[in-house]
Amino acid sequence: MKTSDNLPEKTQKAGAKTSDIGILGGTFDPIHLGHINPAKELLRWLGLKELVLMPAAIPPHKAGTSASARQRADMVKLVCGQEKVFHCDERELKRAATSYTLATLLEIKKEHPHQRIFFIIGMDSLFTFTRWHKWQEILTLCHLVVNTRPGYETADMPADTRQLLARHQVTDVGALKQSMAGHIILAPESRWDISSTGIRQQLKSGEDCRHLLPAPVLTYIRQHNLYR
Ligand SMILES: Nc1ncnc2c1ncn2[C@@H]1O[C@H](COP(=O)(O)OP(=O)(O)OP(=O)(O)O)[C@@H](O)[C@H]1O
Ligand SMILES: O=C(O)c1ccc[n+]([C@@H]2O[C@H](COP(=O)([O-])O)[C@@H](O)[C@H]2O)c1
Repeated sequence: MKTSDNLPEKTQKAGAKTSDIGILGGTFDPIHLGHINPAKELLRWLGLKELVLMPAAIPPHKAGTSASARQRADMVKLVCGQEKVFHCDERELKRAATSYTLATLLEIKKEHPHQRIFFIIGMDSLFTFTRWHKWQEILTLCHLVVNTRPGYETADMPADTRQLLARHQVTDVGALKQSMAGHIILAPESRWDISSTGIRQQLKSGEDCRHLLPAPVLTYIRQHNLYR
């Protein structure tokens, strides 16, 4: 199913000129329903057939991870096994370096120069986006699609994020599709008050997390004694 660059076959074939690539990058420590459910809603909204989940090997803005890169990617792959619209791209695990989004997008753009890339992030990530490595260059390669996230309200947006939106925001998907990159769109409200941090804490204190995680991920966590 996969080819050497690990993007889904359907994306590559359909991709000749027009199909768009949707990517959700994350530390996924662990992947949870707050990643999966809004992502599925976005697929429909953006008119995508599938979405690439991109586990970060060494996430740029995190002090470290609890599970290993291999374990985090394994959990992502379990979700892809369950939900056929998702595909896991492990390219960041293969780079022995900090998982800068710019490096990843440059690789993908080289492989698929004619495909539009939607890079999906949560509102918390948007609030820090102007501190990402060469963020201006990232916006020459993709559009950013931003999911709402409880605790990160537009009213609390930092001033530099407001300025960023003033320059780059569009408000409908049609406008997004008129150019290859450079726009930011806020997705319709979809509130999932779930975080990996919260899940790690709840698992540590023995709480039930079945409503927060896909079942195969919870099984994997138990089998590998993670987050204890
Ligand atoms: N509940 C959520 N709703 C919307 N977006 C989310 C949600 N959880 C994570 N995201 C987004 O998914 C991407 C990957 O997130 P990440 O893997 O860091 O999960 P996290 O729950 O934020 O983890 P942690 O609590 O360890 O920081 C980020 O862009 C983040 O903003
Ligand atoms: O490139 C950067 O500087 C950068 C800084 C912070 C986050 N990112 C990417 O954003 C995605 C979500 O990051 P995180 O830390 O919330 O899991 C993931 O793909 C990261 O590699 C990228």
